[in-house]
Amino acid sequence: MEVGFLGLGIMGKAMAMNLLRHGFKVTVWNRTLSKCEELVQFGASVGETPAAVVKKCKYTIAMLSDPSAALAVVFNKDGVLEQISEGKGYIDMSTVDADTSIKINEAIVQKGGVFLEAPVSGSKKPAEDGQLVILAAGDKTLYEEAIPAFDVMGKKSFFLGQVGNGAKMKLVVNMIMGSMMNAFSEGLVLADRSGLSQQILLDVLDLGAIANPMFKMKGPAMIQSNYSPAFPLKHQQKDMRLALALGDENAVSMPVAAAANEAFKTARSLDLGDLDFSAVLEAVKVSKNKA
Ligand SMILES: NC(=O)C1=CN([C@@H]2O[C@H](COP(=O)(O)OP(=O)(O)OC[C@H]3O[C@@H](n4cnc5c(N)ncnc54)[C@H](OP(=O)(O)O)[C@@H]3O)[C@@H](O)[C@H]2O)C=CC1
Ligand SMILES: O=CCCC(=O)O
Repeated sequence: MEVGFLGLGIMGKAMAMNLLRHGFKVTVWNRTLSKCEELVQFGASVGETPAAVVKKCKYTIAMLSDPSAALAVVFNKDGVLEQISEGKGYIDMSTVDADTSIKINEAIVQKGGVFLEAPVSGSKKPAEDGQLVILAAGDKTLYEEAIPAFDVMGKKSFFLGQVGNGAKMKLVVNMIMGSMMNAFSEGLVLADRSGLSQQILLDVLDLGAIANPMFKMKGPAMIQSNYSPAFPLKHQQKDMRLALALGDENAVSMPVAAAANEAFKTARSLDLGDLDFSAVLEAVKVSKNKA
């Protein structure tokens, strides 16, 4: 199966690499083209533009930072729209809002192509290990055709119906995750400031009802102030912002998520946006200094 892959950031690189490893023929493109070189060493071809990739491939996958990147790659000059046509499928796995997905879907369908949104749960390591959870919505036939690729990139795929539902599900999940990360950070600071061992707190949490892979995986690095990026904080803040907008649309009050978003914004203002989202701990530390 020949697929195009647009966007070789932390996630895209790992996902494209998995496809290559499992025998897919992959043509890659990245805005910063030099990032394609590593994939070429593993057998990928390079397309000079998104349009060139779509021209060559029946299916093209995208994994881009945010709504403006997702829209730019489709609508700008040399973008996806210039070459999408009947018989071609476009699968956007980026985390965006439903409106962005719907806009992309309408434009692709108007050109005769088919579209699937397929954001993912799971971070750098699950992407490397092919253990993502795929939240797809849109064209059901394209979903079925994409299953061999999804099976390589993920451990489970859901088909959620009409375009927008994948984006919404992803935002709900990440809203919960961002709120949890803030509560966890406050707990680490509270333990430390009250003279308790943060390591023992981690051990206690891991044995009880709120044990979870995120605390277990991120906690030890956080207490060492190590925030090597798996999920960049700027993307988590984008997801909180988009989830809060979804709450606005549906008149759902989310004071906990709103407070978490403020902490992520503070972290960005402290220049922590490119670090892992667990670096929100540093913003929580600063706020507890002020109090
Ligand atoms: N990291 C994670 O744990 C997870 C991330 N996600 C989501 O996946 C998506 C990608 O995340 P991740 O790989 O971590 O992000 P990165 O920041 O590592 O990569 C972002 C990618 O988007 C490209 N890009 C940014 N702006 C533009 C633009 N205007 N035009 C074209 N390309 C652009 C970048 O290109 P360039 O190299 O040139 O900058 C890069 O390829 C995001 O939507 C994120 O929310 C979902 C699940 C987990
Ligand atoms: O969008 C990022 C999700 C990160 C994760 O699920 O661990």
